[in-house]
Amino acid sequence: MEDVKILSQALSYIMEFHGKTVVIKYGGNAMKDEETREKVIRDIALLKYVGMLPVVVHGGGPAINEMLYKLDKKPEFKMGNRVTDRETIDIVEMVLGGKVNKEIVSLLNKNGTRAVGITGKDSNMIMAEKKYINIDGEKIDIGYVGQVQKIDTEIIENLLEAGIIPVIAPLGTDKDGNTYNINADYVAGEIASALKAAKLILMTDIDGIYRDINDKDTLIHEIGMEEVGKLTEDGIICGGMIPKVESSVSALKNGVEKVHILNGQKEHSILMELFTKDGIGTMIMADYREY
Ligand SMILES: Nc1ncnc2c1ncn2[C@@H]1O[C@H](COP(=O)(O)OP(=O)(O)O)[C@@H](O)[C@H]1O
Ligand SMILES: CC(=O)N[C@@H](CCC(=O)OP(=O)(O)O)C(=O)O
Repeated sequence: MEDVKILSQALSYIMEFHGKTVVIKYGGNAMKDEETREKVIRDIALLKYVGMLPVVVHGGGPAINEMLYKLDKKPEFKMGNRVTDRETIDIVEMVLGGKVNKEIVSLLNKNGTRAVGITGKDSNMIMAEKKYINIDGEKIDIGYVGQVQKIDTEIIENLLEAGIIPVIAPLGTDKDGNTYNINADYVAGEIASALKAAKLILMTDIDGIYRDINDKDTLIHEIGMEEVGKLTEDGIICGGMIPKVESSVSALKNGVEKVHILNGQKEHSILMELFTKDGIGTMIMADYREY
């Protein structure tokens, strides 16, 4: 009886999300294990089968690091952004636009969907400008790191209309044809906003947002964006979670209905989050009120 209830609930969610756009950011830490990677991709293919419109934006920080080490270069970060010199931007482009992007495309295609891999440079989809880092009031130049100026959604919409899953590497360009390395969390948020997506899903290697990261019982299941801001001010949300909540809040302000932060290493986390009543990660909403 319980099984029938769960199934009927899942079906009602499937009907509710039919035809809706879901932007999924698949982070490099979440995709490290090959076996789980296959399962995540199968779940994304399943979303497509049940009539949703998935758009994948991927990271690949660990894969870039691995390649840098192979080439005797040491990865360096400032405020969570990779210091990206001339040589590094070429490596970033090869690893993200080549290796990682095409691996995801192959896996999706192997699972019966049609996926096309592009970077933000294709069709000038992501126009970017140089991003400076502010440390103690000082403006620091960290090379070819960008921030999104404008997203042109035409190419994504054309792919979606043709029944294809767009797989996007977080690279941008400017009017002079420079290449910029952009944090994938921000790219996913901006693309979700520009598409007015129903959902933005950020997949990482932690279950969601914790009130106390050392106490697994403090996972937040639902939260409003105002409280997320407070938790960041209080230092409870820090490090790599900051770009995620910043891009979440910006997406919600721009009309995205809900954001989900999930552990991509947990089996069927996307399906569990979207198609069960309680979910398993953290859901952020624009207008959450605690009753
Ligand atoms: N309140 C919090 N709840 C959960 N994780 C947090 C929190 N504050 C900081 N973090 C950190 O954010 C990390 C996720 O960001 P990051 O490692 O950059 O993810 P990814 O590489 O998958 O994009 C977690 O592993 C954790 O160390
Ligand atoms: C500017 C900057 O830091 N860009 C990131 C882009 C990849 C990314 O965001 O990957 P994850 O989601 O796996 O961390 C980088 O070079 O690592």
